[in-house]
Amino acid sequence: MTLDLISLSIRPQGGAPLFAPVSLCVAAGEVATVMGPSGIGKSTLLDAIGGHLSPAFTLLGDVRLNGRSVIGLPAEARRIGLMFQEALLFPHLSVGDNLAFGLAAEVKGKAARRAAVEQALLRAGLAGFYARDPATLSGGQRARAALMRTLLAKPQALLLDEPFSRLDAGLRDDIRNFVFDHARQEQIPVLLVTHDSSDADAAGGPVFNLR
Ligand SMILES: Nc1ncnc2c1ncn2[C@@H]1O[C@H](COP(=O)(O)OP(=O)(O)OP(=O)(O)O)[C@@H](O)[C@H]1O
Repeated sequence: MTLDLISLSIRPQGGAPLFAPVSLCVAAGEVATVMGPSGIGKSTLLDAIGGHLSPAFTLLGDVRLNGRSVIGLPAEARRIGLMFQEALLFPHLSVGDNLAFGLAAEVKGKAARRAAVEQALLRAGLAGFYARDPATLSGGQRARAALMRTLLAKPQALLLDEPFSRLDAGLRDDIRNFVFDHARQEQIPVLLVTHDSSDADAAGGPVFNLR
């Protein structure tokens, strides 16, 4: 899987583009970093790639997944996973049901779906947590559960909007490695928005500065 941004920019209605065009190829399993000053349009760029751009903006350029343009596709058809600063889980569902919610529709049958979730919980270091209330998880456990829910949807690419910034230093390293390792294993291209150059160093992929 690959993610290509080709001369991508975003223009508010009647205004100048938010940033100079971005061209960036993210290879399978690679983590590319997007940095830039506050308000330049980093989150809006991720919205555009994921198919959630507000009608207040016009997208210029192209986004390709595995070489095919996804610009004309609705968000659901793009199959791009998103993770934000807050690792959100549905509070009214158990941890396991939260993961099951993410599970790709191709996994059929109650037993197979349950088994897929149990395996994901195991990979997240959350074996035995199926019935737990999300409110009882630590920040790190919640972040790992949220990542697994995203991965269970079998995304073609992963967009991360400062997902580590609320975590304290020790946990930040753990979760960051956890996310990057899983992206590598599953060969998913990742685009990471961050203000923190240590995230870019850990990512190891290309760095693009929006201007
Ligand atoms: N729905 C919207 N309608 C109009 N303008 C918007 C909308 N959403 C964001 N903006 C504006 O677009 C610009 C880019 O915002 P965005 O949140 O993408 O920046 P950012 O680089 O992610 O900032 P930060 O680093 O502070 O999170 C800002 O000037 C913002 O005020």
